[in-house]
Amino acid sequence: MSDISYIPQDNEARFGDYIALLKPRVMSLVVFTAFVGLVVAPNPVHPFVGFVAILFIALGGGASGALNMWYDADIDRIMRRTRSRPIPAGRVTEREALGFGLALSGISCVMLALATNVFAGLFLAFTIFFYVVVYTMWLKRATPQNIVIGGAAGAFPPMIGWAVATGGISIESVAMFLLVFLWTPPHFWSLALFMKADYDEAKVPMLTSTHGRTVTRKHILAYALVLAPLAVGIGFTSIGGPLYFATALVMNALFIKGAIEIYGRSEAQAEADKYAVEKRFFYFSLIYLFAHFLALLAEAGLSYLGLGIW
Ligand code: HEM
Ligand SMILES: CC(C)=CCC/C(C)=C/CC/C(C)=C/COP(=O)(O)OP(=O)(O)O
Repeated sequence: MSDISYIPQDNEARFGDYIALLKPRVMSLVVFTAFVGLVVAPNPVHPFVGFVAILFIALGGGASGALNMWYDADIDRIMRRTRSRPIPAGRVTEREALGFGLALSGISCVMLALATNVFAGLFLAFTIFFYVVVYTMWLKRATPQNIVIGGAAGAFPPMIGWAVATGGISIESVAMFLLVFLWTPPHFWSLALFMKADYDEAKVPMLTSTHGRTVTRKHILAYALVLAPLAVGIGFTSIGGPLYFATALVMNALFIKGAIEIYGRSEAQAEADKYAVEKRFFYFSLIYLFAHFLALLAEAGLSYLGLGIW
């Protein structure tokens, strides 16, 4: 008989450690963008099929997080931000994380293919491959363009959602991809501005470490300026509408304002307020992306009710 009063030791894996391997907070936004991609597509899927599809996309996304943590365990051990993750903290072994990530990847891709269509299953497999092999194993340690190219992995989920519903790709799904793709560099580099020391110590060639903070600030502004017309322009596609357009206008005005502020700051100013402006911009980047996809969802809801205007 098992002893129900058994208390795990500090270095033993608990259920929560396996959840942590799935990077649940980051994946929540990934899954939300996939959900919106699925809902705004022209061919509505049965709600149960939609639910199952999102479940397996979430599982696949989480699996890629576990494989990322398996491969990056050496870096995670060095960086302050990641030191207490299950592997560096010694609560899950690298082998366990690898097995867990591979098993969940296989299950999620096969089940998505069976529950929806083969293209969507293959697309999920390709996205996991891109994040784990192309970004994590190759680009992350090789070039300061790591997150620009690797960011494609995080931008594919809305296309996977669209593929679940339609079995294919369209201008609209590519537009949603580009929205996340161009958003990723300002999102990540703003974090890298105040986490620079971590990446320096781990010898990861993030732009802040290879080219310094001033160059990184310029890059954030450049991407914000390129992102804005694309983000606003989506308002005129079949998935857009006035509500989305207004949201995009406000959000992009604020995003560019924040990027200009970041661009104009000297290191002395940033040190003085402990990178408060950069931190605020990073958190705002999350609201920015969420707001765009929420507005797309609202437009789909209005169209469904016959209230769509454009
Ligand atoms: C290559 C692309 C990306 C890189 C390098 C990156 C990097 C990061 C890093 C290092 C963090 C801090 C995470 C932590 O402390 O646990 C973070 C936070 C976050 N990222 Fe990204 N990110 C990328 C793409 C994305 C995408 C595509 C999404 C969603 C669509 C996303 C959503 C989030 C969210 C929601 C958080 C906040 C998590 C929290 O509350 O701590 N990221 N990102
Ligand atoms: C559906 C599916 C497979 C989705 C994949 C989604 C994906 C690629 C998200 C990227 C987000 C992310 C946490 C990047 C972190 O970079 P990092 O790994 O360098 O960050 P870290 O230092 O926190 O580990």
